Amino acid sequence: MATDSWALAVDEQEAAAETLNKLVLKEDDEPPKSESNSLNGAGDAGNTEKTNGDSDEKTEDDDKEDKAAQSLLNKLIRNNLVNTTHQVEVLQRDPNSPLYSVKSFEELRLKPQLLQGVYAMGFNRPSKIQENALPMMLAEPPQNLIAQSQSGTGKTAAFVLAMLSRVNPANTYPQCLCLSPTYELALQTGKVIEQMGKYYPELKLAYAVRGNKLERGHKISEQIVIGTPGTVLDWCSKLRFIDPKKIKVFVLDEADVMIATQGHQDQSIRIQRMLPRDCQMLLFSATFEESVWRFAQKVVPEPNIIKLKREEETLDTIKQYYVLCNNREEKFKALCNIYGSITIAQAMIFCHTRKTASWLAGELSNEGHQVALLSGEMVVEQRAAVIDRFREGKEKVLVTTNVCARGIDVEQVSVVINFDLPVDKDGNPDNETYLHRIGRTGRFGKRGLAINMIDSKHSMNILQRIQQHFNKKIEKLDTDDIDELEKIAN
Ligand SMILES: Nc1ncnc2c1ncn2[C@@H]1O[C@H](COP(=O)(O)OP(=O)(O)OP(=O)(O)O)[C@@H](O)[C@H]1O
Repeated sequence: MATDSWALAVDEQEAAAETLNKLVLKEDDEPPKSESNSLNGAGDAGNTEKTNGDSDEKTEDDDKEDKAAQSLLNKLIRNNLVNTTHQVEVLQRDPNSPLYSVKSFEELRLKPQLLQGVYAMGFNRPSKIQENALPMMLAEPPQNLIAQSQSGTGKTAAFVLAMLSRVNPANTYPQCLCLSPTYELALQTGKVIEQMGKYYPELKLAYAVRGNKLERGHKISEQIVIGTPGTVLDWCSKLRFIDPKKIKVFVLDEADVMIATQGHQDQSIRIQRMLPRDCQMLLFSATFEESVWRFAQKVVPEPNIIKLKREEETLDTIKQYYVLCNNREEKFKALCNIYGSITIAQAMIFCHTRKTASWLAGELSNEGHQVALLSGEMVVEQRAAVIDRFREGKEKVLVTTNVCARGIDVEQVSVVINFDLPVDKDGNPDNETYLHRIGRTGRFGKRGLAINMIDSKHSMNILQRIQQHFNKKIEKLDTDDIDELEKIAN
């Protein structure tokens, strides 16, 4: 497979990782000034953020959850399938055809070159979504599919295998079309296609992304095209680089991220309408809110449906406490007392604004802690590099804002501190974020500790509402009482 275009993306990532040292606070470093960092997020959907002077008010864009950036971040920090348990729900279009499930890649009857590609990637067995979706995607006649499964469960590998199984390398025109929400995500998926298709030397991949300018009248000979909706639409219509009538497989990846970007929904639908009736339509998404569902049904006629549900997260193995303080200096003192009394393998500390996070990281660093700071103004590659270092244990404390709370699996984290409680944009408790934040300490049944810092009547009220929501007592902790601190450590 052609690899030139991908090599460029790898270089970009490595260059980004090199800037890491500026962003990880060592004992002698000054905390970075958030004003001096620029944010480019993830291409099309990148954020633009303003600083907010000396005030600690949250700006509108501060911590804005950028779905595309979060998805890219998850991909960059993930080095293997996330280990979670899933229940599967399959709705088949034809109830009479029993869904056969496969337990090995051999049972999928993949072409030998693909099997070689799969094993070369280090996959031994199909994941749940692969086991369920692949037999449907590879069935004859081809069937349409809408599939939902959490981030990192193997969706990309599943549809890449489907595309590679259907393509005929002897025909030198586009046969598979894959839409990604951003340039960077398209490159990530392209990388998987390159790796899996490694044993098909005659197979070629084209990137329909901004900046890839082709001469008018050019006809694309690559069999697979991956790109963003705007450019793909131009290539199929105005520029006629692709003949949409010859497309056999149409994949719409990350549908939830796609619809979060203005215009992508309409462009995707316009592309879909140009495809032949018998083209196989596949749509994947990590989440399935109503809006995603409506979009999926517009794009995929007569679909089979697969949904995977993660088992409920619980707070059962996590001890939760709160500490009463009057201001952020007192919160910091309480934090130092906690650190002085109990041994903490690794901790994550969540702040409401990046300004507080930056201040706190600086203070902790002055106290001699090895601190990593993660916040929304960093480019995604920089965030991934910071998380990687933390996972490797190079820093023991990670100070972060909400933007990075999801999708990070760090097994060694034994304590989570909510320096500020999570609230939504209206100032109400954000229970879901609370669960995500502190849920990471009690993974796989291990015991964890969560400490909430309270500095006002308002935050006490938020805490009480969180307590009611989960119906779980959050106990008071006096951080000046060393005996009490030692007790919780045991
Ligand atoms: N069968 C498998 N065995 C082992 N590892 C796998 C398998 N399938 C995928 N992986 C690996 O697991 C990770 C996640 O897979 P993948 O990117 O396909 O998930 P995804 O569901 O598409 O994620 P996202 O929602 O972020 O797009 C990747 O590093 C991939 O190489």
